[in-house]
Amino acid sequence: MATRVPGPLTRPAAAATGPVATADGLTRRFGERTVLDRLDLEIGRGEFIALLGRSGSGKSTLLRALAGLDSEAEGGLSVTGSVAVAFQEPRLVPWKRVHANITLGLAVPDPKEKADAALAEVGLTERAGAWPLTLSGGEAQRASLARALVREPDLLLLDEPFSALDALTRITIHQLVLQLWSVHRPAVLLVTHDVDEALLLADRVLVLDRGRIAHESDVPAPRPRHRDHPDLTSLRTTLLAALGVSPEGTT
Ligand SMILES: Nc1ncnc2c1ncn2[C@@H]1O[C@H](COP(=O)(O)OP(=O)(O)OP(=O)(O)O)[C@@H](O)[C@H]1O
Repeated sequence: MATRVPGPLTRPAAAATGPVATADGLTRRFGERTVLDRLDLEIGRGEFIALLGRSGSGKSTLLRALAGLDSEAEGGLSVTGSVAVAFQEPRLVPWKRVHANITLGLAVPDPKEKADAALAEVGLTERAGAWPLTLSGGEAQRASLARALVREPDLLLLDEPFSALDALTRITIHQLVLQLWSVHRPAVLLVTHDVDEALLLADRVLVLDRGRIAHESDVPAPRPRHRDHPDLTSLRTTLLAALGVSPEGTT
C-alpha cells in the first residue's frame, strides 16, 4: 500500500533536507489497465520539474497520487511536508468572493492577512471582493495560485494551469510563477503538454511513458530563458523524440 502524508495547511517543522516527495515502485491500475507501472521518482526541495507525456500517459494520475487524492495507488509514496495543487480549471467556489476562496479551509493564524498578502503577490488585490465568475481566465488562475500560495506548500503541483490561457496572459503568468517560485521556493511539479513551456520554466524535465519516467533531462540554460537559447534547441529535439514527435511535428 502507498504511504503518504496528507498536506497540512501550514509549513510543518518537518525535515528541511532530503526529498520532498519520493515514489518508489508506484503503481496505479484502473481495472485491467496499468497506468503507473512501478514508477520511481524523487522530487528535491525547491526544485522546479516539468512533467511531459502523451495524452493519457498518466500525468494527472501521478499528480493526484502525489497530492494524496488517490487512495488506490500501490507501492511506495512518501511526501514530506505540505502540498498544494492548482488545476487547469481554477476550481474557485462560485458563491464565495475571491478573498473567501483564498481562505477557504485555511487553518492558520491571521488567515485574512495571509490571504491579503497572497492576493497582493499575484496582483489581485483590486479583485479581492469580486465573484469568481466575473474574473478573466488569467485572473482566475492568479486566484488559484494565491489559494495555493497561502498554504505555503513544500510541494506545489500544477496540472496544466496555463493551457486554457491566451498566449499573452500565459507569458505573464509564467513570469508570475517563476517569481513566486524564486521567493517561496516550493518544489514545483508542473504537468504540461508544451515542451517550450517546460524548457522555459523547469530545471528538470521528465517524460512519462508506459507508466514510468522514460526520459529525464536537466535544463542547463540560466533564467530568464528565451526559447531560441542554443542550449534549449537540441534539448527540445531530444524531448520531442522522447515524446515520439519529430521536430517537424509529424508523429
Ligand atoms: N478514475 C479513472 N477510472 C478509469 N480510468 C482512468 C481514471 N483516471 C484516469 N484513467 C485513465 O488513466 C489513463 C491516464 O489518465 P491521465 O488523466 O492520468 O492522463 P494524462 O497523461 O494526464 O492525460 P492528458 O494529457 O490527456 O490530460 C487514461 O487512459 C485514463 O482514461
